[in-house]
Amino acid sequence: MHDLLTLPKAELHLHIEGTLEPELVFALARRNRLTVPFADVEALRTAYRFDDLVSFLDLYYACMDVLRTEEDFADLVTDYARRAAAQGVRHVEMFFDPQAHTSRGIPLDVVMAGLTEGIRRASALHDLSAGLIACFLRDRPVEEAHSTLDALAGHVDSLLGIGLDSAEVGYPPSLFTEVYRDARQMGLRLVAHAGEEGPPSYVWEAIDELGVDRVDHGVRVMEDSALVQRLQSDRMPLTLCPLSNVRLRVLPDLSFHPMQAMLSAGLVVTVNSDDPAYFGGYAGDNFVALAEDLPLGQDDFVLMARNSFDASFIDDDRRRELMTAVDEWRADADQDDQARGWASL
Ligand code: HPA
Ligand SMILES: [Zn+2]
Repeated sequence: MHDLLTLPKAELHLHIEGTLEPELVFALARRNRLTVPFADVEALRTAYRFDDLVSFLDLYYACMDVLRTEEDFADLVTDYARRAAAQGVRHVEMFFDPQAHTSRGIPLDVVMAGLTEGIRRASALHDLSAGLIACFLRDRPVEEAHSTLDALAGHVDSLLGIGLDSAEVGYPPSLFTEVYRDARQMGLRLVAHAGEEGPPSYVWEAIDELGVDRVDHGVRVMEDSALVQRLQSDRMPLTLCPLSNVRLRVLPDLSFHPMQAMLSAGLVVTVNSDDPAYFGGYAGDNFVALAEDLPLGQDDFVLMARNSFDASFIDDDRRRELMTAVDEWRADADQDDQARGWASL
């Protein structure tokens, strides 16, 4: 297999707060004169063992307390961009959680200014385009999502869209139907986490009641054949996160991942990292892990890379440029295969 880390790809399911590496937690804590309740970087990294989504979220929300200033948010983005660019990520649509910051007294203006400055710096340093998707925390009151959307209205030009994340089970998408209707009227694109730990019915709701453009995760959709048929005929993209599913024990190990069945069913699947600092790998690492543990071929990975640009919200010129980059990778890979063939004669 040609080097999957160099395969050009878009990352469409990435929580920027989930890119906070232990080293950066300690560096930002020092800068902001805060104490971290872990002895050192290694002790914090050792705590990255999770039983499920909620046990991860407890640590995820605790660690992000070190993010206080514009510069902190900008550093978070540039740190991620460096790692992502080194793994072939050429476009990223990053989630952030406004309520996780405003609820601890960080103004939305600070968060937005820091993230947009980080994106400006990252795109100057790397061949990387980027956009922002603001997620509502589904386990907080729906009223709060409405007031957060009102606050986001002042930043609508800096946003691609809205999403829905945090603890899933017990918080079905339909709770947020009005919020999504209002966001659509503001011209925002719509995505939502559904079918990570929650049942296929949550994916139906995300499509039929929220009207999403993509489903985030959806790893459980194969349990419902009518849903698979619907996703296939709508060409509804799924942003899958294989290493996340293993770390959060949605799957016992990667060999249980339904990627092959999804590809055979004609679903528009993409490969993403979710919270790479916590789940043991960035976007390219997720491609490599799939190649190691599942009988997928080079064509499958090229298709998943193309899907990532197809399913993205980028403009057509950039999309064409990135599709061409995939074609070039493919041509290099074919040449390598041919050279290997000659060498073995
Ligand atoms: O994987 C996730 N699922 C739901 N909410 C999240 N917030 C950060 N990561 C996640
Ligand atoms: Zn996620």
